[in-house]
Amino acid sequence: MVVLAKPPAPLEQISLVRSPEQGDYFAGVPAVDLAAPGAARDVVRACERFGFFKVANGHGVPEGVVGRLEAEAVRFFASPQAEKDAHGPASPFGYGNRRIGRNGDMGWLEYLLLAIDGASLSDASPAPSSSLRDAANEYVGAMRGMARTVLEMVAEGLGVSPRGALADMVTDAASDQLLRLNHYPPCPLLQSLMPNCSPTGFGEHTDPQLVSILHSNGTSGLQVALHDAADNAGHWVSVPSDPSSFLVIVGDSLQVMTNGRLRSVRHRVVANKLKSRVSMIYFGGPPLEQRIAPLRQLLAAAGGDGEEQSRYEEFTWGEYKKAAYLSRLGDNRLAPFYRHQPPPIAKPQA
Ligand SMILES: C=C1C[C@]23C[C@@]1(O)CC[C@H]2[C@@]12CC[C@H](O)[C@@](C)(C(=O)O1)[C@H]2[C@@H]3C(=O)O
Ligand SMILES: O=C(O)CCC(=O)C(=O)O
Ligand SMILES: [Fe+2]
Repeated sequence: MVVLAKPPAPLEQISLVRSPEQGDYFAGVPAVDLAAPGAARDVVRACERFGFFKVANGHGVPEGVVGRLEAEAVRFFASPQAEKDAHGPASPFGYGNRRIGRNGDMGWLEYLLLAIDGASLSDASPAPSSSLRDAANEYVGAMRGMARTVLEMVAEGLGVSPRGALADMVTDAASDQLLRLNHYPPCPLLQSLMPNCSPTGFGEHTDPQLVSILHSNGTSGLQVALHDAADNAGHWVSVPSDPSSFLVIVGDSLQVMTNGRLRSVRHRVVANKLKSRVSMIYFGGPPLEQRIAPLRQLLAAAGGDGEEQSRYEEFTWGEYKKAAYLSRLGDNRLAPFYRHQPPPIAKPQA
């Protein structure tokens, strides 16, 4: 048997993980039909229990919108390396290859990170072609609409009014949104050398924003850490790919705004050694000056006679984002903001 002391050169800085097996696939991915009665309750339940859910129906995304952007992404990633490099390095916007962020994280992927201004791409991150820009603008319009619907349902399901209390933050003219196109190339070399190992495509992390909406082609690779039952807390499972649906992921900011009722979920991508994975993710964040703190109505409703205490120190989205961009991908970015909970005041003896 050949024992490799070191992974082959192109993979040198990429950590390898065990290749997903049939038994790792999670059959219990919660699915919500956004147009069905009771959808608001289902959205909240899924976000409380899992921190993510799948939307196959009722999303209102017009036919062709996904396919047009995905075809543009595939075309861009298939273009010569020098042409792609001309749109990089990602700092943070633009074309990136293996380097994720500025702090040494590496993954087996290439990507385009694009800033959004209102309902279309921002001039701060010009798209590589006008056809990609047009397809991305159409896609962003649809994702922004879905993010709004989901956040309205979160408010409704939690009994918060107005319905737009959270949704307005992503559709505000100053909201801080991003579009990310990821390409995880195959890695046949590793398949022949280390059949049980796969390259980490995107290391484990939580998304810092309010909500992320992910679409991927038919190549699986996304894994999530379940935080459901005690016996599988932190247990990584693979999410089966389904190109006819979207995955909604709870971000750190939504966790804080709901005082921890909805929980952001750690996720990562294991690259497939034989097939390309292409994913497109919309990140819905609030305006930079938005205060990120639990919604008052939630604290009042949960507190019985008094008011429930916030579990977090207050911060603005701008402050959190700045701290996030100084952190490593896998860091627990909320940890520095956890508030020390004073012990409950003992009731006087009768
Ligand atoms: C290592 C990093 C990449 C990231 C910025 C960070 O310093 C930590 C958070 C990372 C993340 C994860 C979710 C999104 O993909 C992303 C765009 C974001 O907002 O936070 C990335 C950042 C990035 O790739 O620049
Ligand atoms: O590409 C994927 O499927 C997920 C990537 C991701 O989690 C991210 O870009 O934040
Ligand atoms: Fe993510």
